[in-house]
Amino acid sequence: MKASFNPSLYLVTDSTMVSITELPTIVEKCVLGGVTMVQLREKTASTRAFVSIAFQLKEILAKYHVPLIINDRIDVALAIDADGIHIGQDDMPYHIARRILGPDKIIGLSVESYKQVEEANLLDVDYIGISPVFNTPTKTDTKTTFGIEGVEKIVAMSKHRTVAIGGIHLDNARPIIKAGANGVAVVSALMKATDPKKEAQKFKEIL
Ligand SMILES: Cc1ncc(COP(=O)(O)OP(=O)(O)O)c(N)n1
Ligand SMILES: Cc1ncsc1CCOP(=O)(O)O
Ligand SMILES: [Mg+2]
Repeated sequence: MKASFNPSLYLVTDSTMVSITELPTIVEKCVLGGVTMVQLREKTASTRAFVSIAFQLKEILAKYHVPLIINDRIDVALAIDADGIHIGQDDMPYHIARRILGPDKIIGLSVESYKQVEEANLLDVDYIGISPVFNTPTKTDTKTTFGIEGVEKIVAMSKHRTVAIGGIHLDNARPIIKAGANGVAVVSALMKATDPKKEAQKFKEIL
């Protein structure tokens, strides 16, 4: 059976912002502060390093019943029996990903246009990632930013749960939730925080 998930405060990791050996500790601190879901996003790690860190995070997150989602790499998700994957428009096509992973895994799909929101409505994805809400130096190969109005429009159009991502910090998270998104996904706001647990707690207060 598919694990239930709460995407309200979704940590997306980036081990280029911290040393990879620190990553498990930082992720655990974020979870203790209230992070409800974690995506392991490794764009440059070797497969060996990716699998190794994924196993470590899986062990930690299992203690807190927080789902672990793998970015892009279905092979890594299968290797460690992760809770699911997040794919974008240039990644493995959704239907193939679902066929490989089966009905019980969580699959998140990025949407970068309103047309893609309509297309996602025809798929049984588990959530869509509204990508990006704001400009961000963390990911520069994005298309147009949706802004708060875009989030509102997508929430109204989408039959799926929605998670907003891109340039989200403590000072701009609240309007995103007010616009109806089911969660905010953050990279740098938590990965670069001097006290990740406290920062996650502050997000929880806002959300
Ligand atoms: C929650 C969430 N939303 C969107 C993305 C972006 O995915 P994608 O477009 O495939 O880009 P990369 O992350 O692979 O660079 C995401 N990762 N998570
Ligand atoms: C992975 C991703 N997808 C769209 S924007 C983004 C990066 C978000 O990073 P940050 O939270 O640091 O702006
Ligand atoms: Mg991707």
